[in-house]
Amino acid sequence: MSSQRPLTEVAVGVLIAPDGQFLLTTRPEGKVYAGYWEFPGGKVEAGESVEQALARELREEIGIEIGQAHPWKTEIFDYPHALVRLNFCKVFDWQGEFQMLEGQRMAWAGLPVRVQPVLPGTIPVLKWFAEERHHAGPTHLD
Ligand SMILES: Nc1nc2c([nH]c(=O)n2[C@H]2C[C@H](O)[C@@H](COP(=O)(O)OP(=O)(O)OP(=O)(O)O)O2)c(=O)[nH]1
Repeated sequence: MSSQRPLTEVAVGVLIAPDGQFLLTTRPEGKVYAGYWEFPGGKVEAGESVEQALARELREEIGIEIGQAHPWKTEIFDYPHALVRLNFCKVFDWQGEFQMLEGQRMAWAGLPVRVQPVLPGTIPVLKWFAEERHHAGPTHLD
């Protein structure tokens, strides 16, 4: 018998710099998958849109104010701890200095991503980047 699992909506920001590099941050201590590299973001709260949640999460976690969020793709991911729908948004403009307010690390990355380990739920994004950018070969190190 399968039990019904609630679907948690997550807003995820794919920040892209003018040179094409994208921002990865580590998951803070105390959260599941602590230390794994991911795209910054977090859970959508009741009454929020994905865009509103993304602006709030990036303000709270990395200290920036984002401009427009461009919805890109969604992906449902079934983790042992939760069933999540990742709502990936591309962001090209933001204001403020990056501050890792939860003690995370940050890295600007290209393909292949060299920081590790990468959170399983971020790997599809690297594949989409590889398609867009005609990148052949591995997208990240195992
Ligand atoms: N932020 C983010 N979360 C991701 C990515 N890929 C992925 O599978 N996830 C998953 C991990 C978590 O189960 C969920 C995000 O929840 P979270 O724990 O980061 O959210 P939050 O900041 O609101 O945390 P909390 O304080 O409510 O626990 O989505 C990603 O690239 N970025």
